[in-house]
Amino acid sequence: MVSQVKIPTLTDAVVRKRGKTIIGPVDLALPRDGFTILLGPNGSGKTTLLRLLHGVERLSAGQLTWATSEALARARQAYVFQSPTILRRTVAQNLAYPLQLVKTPKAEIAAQVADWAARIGLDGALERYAPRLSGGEKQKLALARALIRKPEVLFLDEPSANLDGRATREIEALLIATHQQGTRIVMATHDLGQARRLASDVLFMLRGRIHERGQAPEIFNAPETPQLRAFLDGDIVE
Ligand SMILES: Nc1ncnc2c1ncn2[C@@H]1O[C@H](COP(=O)(O)OP(=O)(O)OP(=O)(O)O)[C@@H](O)[C@H]1O
Repeated sequence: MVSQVKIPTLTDAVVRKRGKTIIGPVDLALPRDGFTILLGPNGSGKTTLLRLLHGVERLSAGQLTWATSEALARARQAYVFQSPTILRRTVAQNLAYPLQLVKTPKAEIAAQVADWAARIGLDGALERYAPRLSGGEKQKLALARALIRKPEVLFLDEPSANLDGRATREIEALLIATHQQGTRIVMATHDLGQARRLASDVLFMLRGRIHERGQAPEIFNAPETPQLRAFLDGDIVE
């Protein structure tokens, strides 16, 4: 059986907070595969849309429909925040934790921890106290922790904001490999260069709505709306 997409479909979806419309109305049915980039100015609703698709944001109106049970779908999703969530434990304990939650056998946990630590260049740092790592190391650790249970869908909110070039490159390499191995990725970024390097398709958000969407080459080479053209030119768009 072909596995179903573990992302809900949005129909006329609206999110309001304190009387203000933050999202919508939005209709969105993302295809099963791809590396979708959410682009848009600050406050355009990227984080809120990611949270909706992850099933952790309440709709004020409209519908959110899961192709499979929500519980099953959410168990196969992972979410990486802009500021990495790190446990006050060692690097090894951080990596082991998601596997312990699903009662993975100890030998398997040890093998996975060693493998993932090596992939993020922290194999020499397994016993270090994770909160003392550098910003780039923490973000890589947060990403590895999200990936260690092999999610079918990965949501990322600005995963390399505030990181230097080297850490950004390492994170992008990990994301490309993850996508090539079959994980569906949806990621918000401000960084146009990063969007060009990674996107298979783009949703351009403006004032809580999807203003323009398309495959990456068309979006970057032939944007249709003046707002997206201005955004790609580096102008301020509101
Ligand atoms: N709980 C809340 N109450 C009121 N307004 C909110 C709340 N959460 C978000 N907003 C507002 O909703 C708008 C969209 O926020 P959101 O974080 O989704 O945008 P974003 O595109 O991810 O922005 P950024 O790139 O700055 O993170 C912003 O104007 C924000 O101030």
